[in-house]
Formats: sequence, structure tokens, C-alpha cells
Amino acid sequence: MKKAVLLDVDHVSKSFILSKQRQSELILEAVSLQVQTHQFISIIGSSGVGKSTLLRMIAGIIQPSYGAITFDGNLVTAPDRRMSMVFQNFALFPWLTVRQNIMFGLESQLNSDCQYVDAQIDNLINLIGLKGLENAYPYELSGGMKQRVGFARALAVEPELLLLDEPFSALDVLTGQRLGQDLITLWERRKFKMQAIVLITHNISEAVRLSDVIYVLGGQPAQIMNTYQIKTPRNQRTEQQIWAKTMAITDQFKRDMNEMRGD
Ligand SMILES: Nc1ncnc2c1ncn2[C@@H]1O[C@H](COP(=O)(O)OP(=O)(O)OP(=O)(O)O)[C@@H](O)[C@H]1O
Repeated sequence: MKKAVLLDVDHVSKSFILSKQRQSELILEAVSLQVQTHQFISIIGSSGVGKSTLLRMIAGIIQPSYGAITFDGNLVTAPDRRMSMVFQNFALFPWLTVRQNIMFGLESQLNSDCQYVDAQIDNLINLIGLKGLENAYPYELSGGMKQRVGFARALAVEPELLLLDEPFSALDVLTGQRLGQDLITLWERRKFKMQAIVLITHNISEAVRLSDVIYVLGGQPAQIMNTYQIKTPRNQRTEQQIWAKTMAITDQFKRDMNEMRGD
């Protein structure tokens, strides 16, 4: 299958002005990575390293201090409708039903052909496993079901790039794995337009299970410390292989961090 660069993060740095100290702190330094079409990439790193900051820059919500991010050849300077995001805390509107939550992102895109949109939403609700829950409110749903709504809402706008901000970390392990697997199945069966997926997570085994490429962020300021290509097709990865790769990445990460600290 022919691959092309969809997203290019080119030597991106980000500083924040810390109000108390009134000085700027460099969080990310010269981070470069690429996402090709048909790729699932993960960005992993410890808490506070700057993963969400990087994802928010990719989404165009905040701007890099230095460097450039291009999506489909265009500089990202603002949120782009062709990217959508799924959040760790689901970010559902409690006063809207499942169906209304899913419709939310689509509302500004609605055209006169509402029947078409209704049919699209029905299809999405079926695909994502929410059939029968269309009129439920978020408080009536389990965490896993809430996140299915989060995914459906992100997918309703038919994004080319799906950005996942720790979407499984508020779920128990098995529920998170099942949701991840369902997403992969839908993606691989080309049920959506989505060209690529970027996941940020601190869960290394989750990244190994799902990704084609893993970027490890570390250090202060954070840089890409290592990149791993996972060549075994996702459906052929055994639990043993996933465990072994997870251990190898964890050990390397510890060695790198010790080296950085001069231990
Ligand atoms: N708007 C902001 N202003 C100042 N500092 C910020 C801002 N946003 C993030 N930071 C700081 O940048 C650093 C990285 O935060 P970020 O949320 O990107 O980390 P993370 O790796 O996603 O962490 P976690 O896994 O805990 O969510 C933190 O020290 C955070 O306090």
C-alpha cells in the first residue's frame, strides 16, 4: 500500500511562561516526527513530559514556539476540521443524550440533507456498539460506553487524522483493550475516511499492542529519545511478544533516563 506523509512535526519546541516565576520554561525541544497515511503512531512518556502539549500543537489548539507542523502539506496554524480528538475524561455534555453528543461536532457542518446525516449517525452508532443507547444520558453509561460516545463523536466529522489523548487510561484494562481493538478493526476494515491515528499514552504495552511506530518522549526539556517500529502485523502480535517488547522499551527508557541523570 502506498504511503505518504500526512503529518510532519519538524523540530518543534514549546515554552510556557510560568506566571509565578515570570520566566519561560522550555517543555519540548526540537521534536520531530512524521505520520504517514495508514499508520498508527503512539507518543509515550512519563506524566508531565509534554505529551498533551505536543498533541494540542498537532491539533492546532496551541502554536509551537519554534519549528513547524504541517498537515497534508499545509502549515497548522489553527484547528483543522480534518482532525478530531478523543479525550481521556470523555468530555461529554451531561445534559445531551448519546445521539445529541455525537451530533454535536456535526452541527456546524449540517446541510439541508438532514436525512443523510441521520442515516450516517445511525450507522456510526451501530458500528461503534451503541445501538439501543441513543437516548441515554452520559450518567446512565459505564466508562467504556461513555468513551464509545467520545469515539463516535470524533468519528462523526469524518476526520482524516484521529488524535487520541490517553483515551483508555480512565478505563479498566480489559475495557480499554476491547475498545482499542474495536477501533483498530473498524479502521482496518476502512469503515472510516481516517488516514492515520496518533495516540498519546503512558501505557507502553497499549502502545505496543496498537502502533506501527512508537516515539518515546523524555528528558527536561523533552525530546524524542527513541523510535520503535513494530513490524509484526497487529493481528499477529501475541501476548508474549507484546510483553517482551514492552519490557525492552521499559528497560531502554530506564537506561536512557539514568544516563541523562548521570547515574
Ligand atoms: N498552558 C500552560 N501554561 C504553563 N504550563 C503548561 C501549560 N500547559 C502545560 N504546561 C506544563 O507543561 C508540562 C507538560 O504538560 P503536559 O500536560 O503536556 O504533560 P503530559 O505528558 O501530557 O502529562 P500527563 O501524562 O500527566 O497528562 C507540565 O509541566 C505542565 O504543567
